[in-house]
Amino acid sequence: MPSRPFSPTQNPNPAFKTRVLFLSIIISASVIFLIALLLFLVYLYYFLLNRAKTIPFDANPPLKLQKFTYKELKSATNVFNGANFIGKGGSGTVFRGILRDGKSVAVKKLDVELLQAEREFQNELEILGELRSPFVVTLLGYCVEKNMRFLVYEYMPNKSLQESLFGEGPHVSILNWDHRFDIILDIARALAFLHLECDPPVLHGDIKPSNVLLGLDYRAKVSDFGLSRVKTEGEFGVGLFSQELGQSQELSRNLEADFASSSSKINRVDCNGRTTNSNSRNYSVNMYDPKCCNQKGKKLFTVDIGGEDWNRFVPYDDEYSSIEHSKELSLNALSPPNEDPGANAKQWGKDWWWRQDGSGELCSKDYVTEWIGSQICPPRNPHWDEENRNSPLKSDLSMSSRYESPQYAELGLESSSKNIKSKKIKDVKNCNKKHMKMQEWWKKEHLEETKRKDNKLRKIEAKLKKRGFKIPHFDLGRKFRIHKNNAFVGKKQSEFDPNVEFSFRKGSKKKKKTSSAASEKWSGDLFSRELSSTTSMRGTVCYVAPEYGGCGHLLEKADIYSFGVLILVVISGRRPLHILSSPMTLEKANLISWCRNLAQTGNVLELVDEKLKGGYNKDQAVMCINVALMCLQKMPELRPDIGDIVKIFKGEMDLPSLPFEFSPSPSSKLFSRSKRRAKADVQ
Ligand SMILES: Nc1ncnc2c1ncn2[C@@H]1O[C@H](COP(=O)(O)OP(=O)(O)OP(=O)(O)O)[C@@H](O)[C@H]1O
Repeated sequence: MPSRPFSPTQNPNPAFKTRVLFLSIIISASVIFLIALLLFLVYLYYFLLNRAKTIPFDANPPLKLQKFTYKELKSATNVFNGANFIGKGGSGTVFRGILRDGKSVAVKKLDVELLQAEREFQNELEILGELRSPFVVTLLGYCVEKNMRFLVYEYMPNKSLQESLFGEGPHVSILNWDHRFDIILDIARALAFLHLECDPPVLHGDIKPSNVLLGLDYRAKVSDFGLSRVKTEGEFGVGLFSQELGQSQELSRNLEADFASSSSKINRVDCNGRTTNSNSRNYSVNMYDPKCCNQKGKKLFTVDIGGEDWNRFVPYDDEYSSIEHSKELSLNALSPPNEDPGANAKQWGKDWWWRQDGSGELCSKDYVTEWIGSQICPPRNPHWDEENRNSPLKSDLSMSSRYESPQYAELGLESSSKNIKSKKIKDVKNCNKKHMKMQEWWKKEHLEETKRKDNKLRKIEAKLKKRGFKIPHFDLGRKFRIHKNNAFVGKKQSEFDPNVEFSFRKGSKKKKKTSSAASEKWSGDLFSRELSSTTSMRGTVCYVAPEYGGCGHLLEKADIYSFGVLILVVISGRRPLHILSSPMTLEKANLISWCRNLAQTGNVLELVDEKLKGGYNKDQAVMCINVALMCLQKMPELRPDIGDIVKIFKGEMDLPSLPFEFSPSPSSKLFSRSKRRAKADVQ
């Protein structure tokens, strides 16, 4: 039988129909399932993203803190009105607010896009939230809503020490001496509270004027715990370089060999203070023997020049001595004749900018400090050189000149001055090249962040402008921009335009014809301001301790170093780095170097703020500067403990004798002794 052709009107096989239906159901179900899964994953992603930021605080907020709602803070600050704007920091904007109970507060709105802000938020809650002291600003509460983060502090009517010292305008009154001394004492007490009274101790990590807030009576409180950390159990107060006993002993042996070869003598001092080798010629350095002394021992340096000993008993807070540093100190202090003075000159020339580790690895800090160092490269300034030649011990910015002084000449060091001169010429050539390289590195590294911050700042500025407000100048100094230093780079001294003043932020700009003290103060301000607020690395450039900044481990002695810088800033009313176009004042560019030089010439009071002249307590000023010098010692172990500092300030303890390198007497003694000896030899 012939088969019938298929007709479209005919009903298909019911089994086929079922199969099609089944297939379409499966397909649509899978599509729906996939879409749902996708949506779920997107939701989960955002949920986890938000939860990661909020959970630590929501789950376990510090007990003393109040949790505010966004609504509450909005009404307290009048919807973050420009009229309530106080200032802008690296991680957020601060507004004044009045709570419903009438209490004045400072509300910090954190810039959530910044990782730094997130860290600051966590740290402030976890660390500052638990602290209560009259010398530490009180964190009252916080607010976490959606992606927003707010911190609520007690309101400090006189804002920060930074603004009191460097702010402009009629509202800024000059801090008198009593205020300044009390502020220094309050900060010391705050650090004593953090280091000694807190258990476990709290290390601040960013002591600087903008993190010191002033109350109505100008009493100071330390704020900003964004970079702080709690010391963990079992940590010693030991410097990075002095952790390995074996290494120390090895270095000790090397040092012994160094000195032996330079007709110097090393005397070992045991834990009872006995010297095991007393044979001395021209130089002898007593080294602490780490093997036999327990913690909290004393390190004894005996400097024996020409048969007379200067003993230095230094508070020592760790079992192991830092031989590396001992070496540095000893060599710098004594400079045996066969040592390479060029290397020494470099180290001292850079002063506190020196590279602290011997690893050969450069960290970000090295680049920045190196770059900053290059800005005050001494060979570019003939006046500076001239000054140094006349007064060899005046500056450690150019250590080479020390070797040209008569006393060093008599010690047989003059031969090395030729090397230094040729090195200087090389340095001048390399300086511009290096400067450019570092600029490029910095630009690349920070371009993105700078752009973002720039846009934000512009928006805020525009907003405030609309409402008729202007952001105070200091707030614009957040960004660290590198501009070509037209005033210095690639120009001879003769090519300098005296009317051009240098600003690291804006490049050079025409200076007003009148050159007043104020205009002198102004030059370099922007750069210093930017430095003092640049916390993208750990700590703030200029305030950060050398062993900590960039790659180090935060310990108490890093806070002590920053405190030392801060003391000098408070007393001098100058920023730590104060670049001036005038060649005669370059000596004062680096506050710490300048202070060390003044100490060597016995003239530390020259540092005191001119605005205070005639109206300050000389004894207190000398004491503060000497304490600062002790805090600024390169070896962390040699810096005093905060407990001792407070006692010294309160007059309960005598100031220990200044380290050898800051004391004016040894150099003059050295000079006169060697001169006498030379005369005797001639006779
Ligand atoms: N509790 C407060 N009371 C009054 N003013 C405050 C208070 N906290 C901060 N300020 C003001 O707000 C400004 C910005 O503070 P913030 O802590 O955000 O930044 P900073 O410490 O200046 O800089 P950075 O965070 O980059 O170190 C300060 O300079 C200060 O004038």
